[in-house]
Amino acid sequence: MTITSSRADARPGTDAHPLHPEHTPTGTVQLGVFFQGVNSSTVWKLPSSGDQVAWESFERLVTKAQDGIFAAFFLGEGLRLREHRGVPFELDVAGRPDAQTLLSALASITQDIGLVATQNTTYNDPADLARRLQTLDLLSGGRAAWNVVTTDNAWTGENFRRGGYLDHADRYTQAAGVVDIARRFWRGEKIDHHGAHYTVQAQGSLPRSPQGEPVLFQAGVSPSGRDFAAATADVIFSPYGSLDAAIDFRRDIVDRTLAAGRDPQSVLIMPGAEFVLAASDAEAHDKLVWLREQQIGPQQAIAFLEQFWGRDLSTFDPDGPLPDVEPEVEESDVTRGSGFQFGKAKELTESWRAEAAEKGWSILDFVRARQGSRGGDFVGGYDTVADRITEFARVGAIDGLNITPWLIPSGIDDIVDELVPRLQDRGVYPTEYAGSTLRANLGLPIPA
Ligand SMILES: Cc1cc2nc3c(=O)[nH]c(=O)nc-3n(C[C@H](O)[C@H](O)[C@H](O)COP(=O)(O)O)c2cc1C
Repeated sequence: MTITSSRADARPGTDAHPLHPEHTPTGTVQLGVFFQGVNSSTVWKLPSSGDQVAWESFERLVTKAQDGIFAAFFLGEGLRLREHRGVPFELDVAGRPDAQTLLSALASITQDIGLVATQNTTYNDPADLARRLQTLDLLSGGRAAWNVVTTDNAWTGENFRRGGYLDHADRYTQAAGVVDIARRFWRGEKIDHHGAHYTVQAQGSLPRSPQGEPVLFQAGVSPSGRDFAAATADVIFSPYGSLDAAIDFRRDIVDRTLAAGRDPQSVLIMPGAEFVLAASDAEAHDKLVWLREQQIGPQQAIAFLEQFWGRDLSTFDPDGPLPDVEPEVEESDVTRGSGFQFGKAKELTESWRAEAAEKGWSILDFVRARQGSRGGDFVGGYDTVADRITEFARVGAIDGLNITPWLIPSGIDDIVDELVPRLQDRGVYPTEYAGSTLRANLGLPIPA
């Protein structure tokens, strides 16, 4: 991918045309590895696919990431299994050990890498959550982070004692309150809070860790999610991994950060990314085609479409055209927990049918193209991808990338062995850990 017009003139620190006049690119990137909470993108049917919940898989992955000077090992969270036709969705790799328990164990076998727990603010109680995160921060010597999420589906909400579910706007109001209480708890303040959703009378009693308190990540990109991140987060885990989208997102976040009265340099952005690498570009593109075949078979393709059509499509041929039947627009219980907006079903399925017909795609082709590894800018030969990442860093679009490996546990081996040295040669990636805490490695200050 190439970048256009004024963007091509940008230089870290000496920009004639910076992305934003109030933001100075650092010209460097960090890497994280993202272990999803519930997913259908890692390949689980190869002989080399490891157990997705076994200790050995986490141990191998975190050790390799630390060898590659990764800033963070990152756990997603899925609190309720997705269901399909009344039973757990069997084509998902589903379920995850509790993040803080697992990260506490991983802290004992690692020395440098940051440990990021995704924890939602809609269901957790603030003082309890704050104490557990602070414990992880202490146990790890100042390497803990909290990825603050609000979680986007009522299906998960039904599983919790209080029942019900918060409106979108209320979820971020709640998130701001939960984070505020957590921070005060970490600082040992006496808290006496009586709010709409919870009452907290507490005072933190643990000592501060070497990094002061956990780093705050945030994931969720609606306007209110972005405002919340700009006002609160240290690092945003965004879904924008293509250069143009990353540039637009950075500009927007710098504006929102300024509006919130914060220094735009203090909010880092690390998009999620999937890498497909090989010795040459041609080999990497062949590998991507092969990978899509591994990820999406006939069953997955039909099940994927059923989520959007809201009805049984098992009589349709995966090698034939997209279903010519209408979706059932009212909420169906075919797949639950996908976060899909049923009101848009008709519009969406019509546009998909038109796209597939125009391109001559079967159901299988369509779903593979749409759902298979979305490598985007990060599919290519080692040198090509190293050059692209260097470009992202040079223009200041991102501060790092959070990589979802397509294979567990060896999916980052080529990144560590082949890509990292090339990034180091280009001067955009650390050659050693900058310090012993996550804040030190991300270049973040210790909070007062
Ligand atoms: C890159 C990314 C990763 C996310 N990971 C998780 C996760 O692991 N668990 C979770 O419950 N929600 C996760 N979310 C969803 C957020 O919690 C949020 O509910 C959702 O994006 C809706 O918020 P929004 O409307 O502000 O985008 C993630 C969101 C993004 C953008």
